[in-house]
Amino acid sequence: MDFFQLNCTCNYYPPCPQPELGMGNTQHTDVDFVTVLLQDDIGGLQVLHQNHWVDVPPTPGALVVNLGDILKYLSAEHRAISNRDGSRTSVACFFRESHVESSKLYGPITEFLSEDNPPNIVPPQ
Ligand SMILES: O=C(O)CCC(=O)C(=O)O
Ligand SMILES: [Fe+2]
Repeated sequence: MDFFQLNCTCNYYPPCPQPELGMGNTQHTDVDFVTVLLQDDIGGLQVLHQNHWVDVPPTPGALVVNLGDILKYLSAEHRAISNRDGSRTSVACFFRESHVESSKLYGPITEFLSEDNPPNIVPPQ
């Protein structure tokens, strides 16, 4: 049986005086089903379109949805380059296939719970 897993990665790109010589996040497709990407207001994400790198303009509050390799032929080659003027942060959430069920159960932090402050959700047992 296959499972879906959500992994989140935080990317930090320090300012770089010569971005063309820096690595950033090199050309790739995401090895997942779909990626949801939150960017800050500094540009750097680029998509390969007809053999040219096209800037994805950062839009405050917008999420970039990127199709991954599980949807063969639809996944987009992309990269992220550093910026000369300032640092950039992005958060990528990857929805991917997994053959093993996660043993991690998420729930409220028990130290913060009490009779007066019960959990709003009950984690699965
Ligand atoms: O930082 C970005 O805008 C892109 C990050 C990315 O492509 C990735 O983490 O797979
Ligand atoms: Fe990516």
